[in-house]
Amino acid sequence: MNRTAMRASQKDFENAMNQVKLLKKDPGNEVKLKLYSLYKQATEGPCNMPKPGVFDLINKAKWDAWNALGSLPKETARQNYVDLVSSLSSSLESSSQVEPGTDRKSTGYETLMVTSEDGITKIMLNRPTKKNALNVEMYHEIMHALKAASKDDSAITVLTGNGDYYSSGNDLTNFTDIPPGGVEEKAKNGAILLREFVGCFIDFPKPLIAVVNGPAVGISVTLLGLFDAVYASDRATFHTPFSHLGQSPEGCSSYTFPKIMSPAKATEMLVFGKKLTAGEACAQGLVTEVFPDSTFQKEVWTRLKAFAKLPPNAMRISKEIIRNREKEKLHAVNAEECSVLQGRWLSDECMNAVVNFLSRKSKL
Ligand SMILES: CCCCCCCCCCC/C=C/C(=O)SCCNC(=O)CCNC(=O)[C@H](O)C(C)(C)COP(=O)(O)OP(=O)(O)OC[C@H]1O[C@@H](n2cnc3c(N)ncnc32)[C@H](O)[C@@H]1OP(=O)(O)O
Repeated sequence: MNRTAMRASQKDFENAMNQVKLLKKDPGNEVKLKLYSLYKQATEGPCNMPKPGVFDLINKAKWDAWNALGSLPKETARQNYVDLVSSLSSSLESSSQVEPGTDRKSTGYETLMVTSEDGITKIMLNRPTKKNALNVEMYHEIMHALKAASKDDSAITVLTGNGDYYSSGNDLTNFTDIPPGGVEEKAKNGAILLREFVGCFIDFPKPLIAVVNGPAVGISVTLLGLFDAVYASDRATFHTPFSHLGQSPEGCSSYTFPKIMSPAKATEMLVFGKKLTAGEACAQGLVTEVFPDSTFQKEVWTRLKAFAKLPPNAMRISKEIIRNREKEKLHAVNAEECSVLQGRWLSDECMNAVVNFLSRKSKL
């Protein structure tokens, strides 16, 4: 259908806005700026904001994109927005047709390396230059990889990191690209994504092992309470600087950590951001066993290969009996944590902490 000959209705426009939220793949900053500028032009007309300062990089880029549309009529901007979303949806659909559903191979991932051999599916976080920080694409890809692993013929699944870090937690640049609906919409979508993401770990049916190759921060630590075993290099450290970031615990840690390590020890980590060595985390029960870094990979993979030879159905059923009676509770905790975090993301405490990190004023 040739849409340029048509006029997009308000309904088309609203549908397109909803479609944008459902895009599975990040369309990239250039396209997002285009979408932003067309949305603003379609709803408010020509750019009416004061020009941001040169150091306000994100708002300046948005202002430039909107201002560049000059006096483009609102109706044309609305039509262009609808056309852009439509082309975006079809190009992303056709790329997913190349590698459909759960058959996606390792090479289909941007942020992960996924391999399956010796009865083990290995999901390796693969943004080593960013310390394996989890950007929005990585959240989606991990969910995809977990769903595929739950159905493949491997006996166990392993999560690990590439490079010197296991993971530095949530990528703090996730906070920077604000959608047309503003920070409230961003926080709402973040909470939906987080709930679905953590839900995949709660529901994962096979033995899930963390091979913690180096320091772990934030959500990469909290999730460990949902793993079936956690093996760590003695180089690894564990910390959750939620209060420093004006945030609150997630990954069901507000429930699992007090049970695993006592309420007071959980408070030291989750409220005061105390960093644990691998040995300390093992003594607290968060880590199953610690290995010297020099022999870590060899020892752990030898052990995992032996585990993976055990009868898979027996392992799955035993996991079920250990974990299932907690599942409902964990989903409820997850929902509550996400709703509290949604509020925290809108707080000055959180926004200031993120700005400080991004402007290189602080590390955690
Ligand atoms: C409303 C928005 C919702 C969005 C979606 C929400 C999804 C759910 C969110 C769940 C909540 C999760 C919470 C957490 O995980 S809290 C923990 C967050 N992590 C941190 O605070 C760590 C921040 N990083 C650091 O403090 C240091 O980088 C670190 C100590 C980890 C390493 O220091 P080092 O000096 O060794 O290395 P660099 O700092 O030079 O790092 C190298 C490059 O990597 C970038 N980097 C590292 N970690 C992060 C990160 N977490 N986010 C973004 N970028 C990160 C760092 O900037 C360097 O980049 P450049 O080379 O480009 O400078």
